[in-house]
Amino acid sequence: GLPSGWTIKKSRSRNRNYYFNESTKESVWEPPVGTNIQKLEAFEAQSKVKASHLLIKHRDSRRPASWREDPITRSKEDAIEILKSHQKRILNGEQTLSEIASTESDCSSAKRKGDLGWFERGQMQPSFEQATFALKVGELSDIVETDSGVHLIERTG
Ligand SMILES: N=C(N)NCCC[C@H](NC(=O)[C@@H]1CCC/C1=C\[C@H](COP(=O)(O)O)NC(=O)[C@@H](N)Cc1ccccc1)C(N)=O
Repeated sequence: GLPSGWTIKKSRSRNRNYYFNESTKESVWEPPVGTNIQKLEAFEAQSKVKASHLLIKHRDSRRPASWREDPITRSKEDAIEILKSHQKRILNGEQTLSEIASTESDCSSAKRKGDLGWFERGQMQPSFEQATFALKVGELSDIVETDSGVHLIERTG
């Protein structure tokens, strides 16, 4: 929704977007004159997601240790079986992902009930990113494998 020649850039320092004009090399905090605000807001809304996850690591994980166990020696097959048992309880409404993640997740986000906060494309491992961006808000993923281990992901925003 930006006028031609303008692009959106991510300011690391202020953790917000700014607008950059490729030809004049000018950068501004507010959308330039002529911006279609509705389109810009729609674009920005689909650029980031909020999610919680439950991570079960195994001996082949890139870092086979966590706040709850060090070292982690279970096999990948066992990690998948453990995650399947959690998945069943979440799907039949017995427990929520957050409740289980708090005590069972091998990620430091366990301390935040599995909450990872908001993130954009390019931050998480590809399979994790792909799975999360494919979910609707409130949906639970199937089992997702990354170099960290095996995950269940719930998109929350
Ligand atoms: N918010 C961010 N940008 N933080 C950096 C994410 C780095 C990213 N991480 C992953 O893709 C996986 C999926 C989700 C968690 C995760 C891995 C690991 C656990 O696995 P391990 O690295 O021991 O192999 N947990 C983390 O990173 C935690 N900081 C996530 C977190 C914890 C508390 C609050 C916010 C985020 C990657 N590119 O490796």
